[in-house]
Amino acid sequence: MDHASEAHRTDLMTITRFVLNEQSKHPESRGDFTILLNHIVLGCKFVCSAVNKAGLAKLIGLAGETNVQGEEQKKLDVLSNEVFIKALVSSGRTCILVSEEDEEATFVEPSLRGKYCVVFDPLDGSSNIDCGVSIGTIFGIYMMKDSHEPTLEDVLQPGKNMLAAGYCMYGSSCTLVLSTGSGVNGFTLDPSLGEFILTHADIKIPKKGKIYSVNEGNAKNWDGPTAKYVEKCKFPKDGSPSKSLRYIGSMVADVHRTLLYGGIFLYPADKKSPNGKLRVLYEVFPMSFLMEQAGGQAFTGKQRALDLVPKNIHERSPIFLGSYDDVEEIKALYAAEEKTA
Ligand SMILES: O=P(O)(O)OC[C@H]1O[C@](O)(COP(=O)(O)O)[C@@H](O)[C@@H]1O
Repeated sequence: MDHASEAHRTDLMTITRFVLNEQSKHPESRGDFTILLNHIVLGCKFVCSAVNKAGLAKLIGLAGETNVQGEEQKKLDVLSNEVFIKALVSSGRTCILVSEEDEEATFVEPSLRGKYCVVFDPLDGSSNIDCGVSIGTIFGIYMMKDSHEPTLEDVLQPGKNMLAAGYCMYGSSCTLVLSTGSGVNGFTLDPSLGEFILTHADIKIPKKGKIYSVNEGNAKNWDGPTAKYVEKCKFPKDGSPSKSLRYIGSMVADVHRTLLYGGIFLYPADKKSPNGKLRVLYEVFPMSFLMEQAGGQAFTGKQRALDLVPKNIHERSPIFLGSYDDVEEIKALYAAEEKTA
């Protein structure tokens, strides 16, 4: 393919056109998939504009409520959640919604119901909202198991059953990264057009990275393999250079950097939180789906993350994800630990 047609093919490739092309791979969904994704994109544009003007629009600070995780909700958490619930219900393509901000799943009323289940964290990294550090929205899409009355079983599926996953990062630019099961692509919002334009086609994570990303403040409570792995990153014995530490404390931002630059992001279990902190359905699964689609891998300390079968909608799991070779190293340390156990 000559450069001219290549340039023609990617320039001004809007996410809508991209998804319509992808749609041709899902003829069975008769456009429903595109309509659903377009409503998610609309939600991201809305939240992006709210985040950008948060300081001006008095959207900084606490909402005065506490969510199911026991976290004090930020005003933007509540707003983003309402925006996505409204956008997803009004798409007429969803049946069950699971949000980080809502204790119970939302079952869409029959007249507005479709066959997709959407799990999402409307605003991840909310501890960074008030200081203007990058935050984001994370989402994953399942198809109902079959055409019965929707139940929680339709969302408590292993991550490998997801049809699509993505995140939208609200940072120096607004970037939406998406996979519909055939690779990973990144789109940047052009505020003058109000359109997401394809800027990162077919993202492939480097096989090995120079960065590790973890909250070292939890080090005293880490298990053996995690402590050994981080020690290896800092003081490699094989003569290779030590890795650099980068940790923003917003999973979307830390995973976005890992996807583009390579390396590893980990939120391990520790004595304080034996199941780690991050939630399986709307944090671990979507990011693991994207990592595998980009050639990386995601591991829980025990198994491939996408093989997990969650028992409840807010279940947590330790997670190690990123470049293939880096995750292989930590898998070897857990396997060695298991052998000696
Ligand atoms: O402050 P810690 O313990 O390092 O946790 C940071 C992690 O928690 C998160 O902020 C998730 O929590 P929220 O979704 O409640 O913001 C992730 O984005 C981030 O990776």
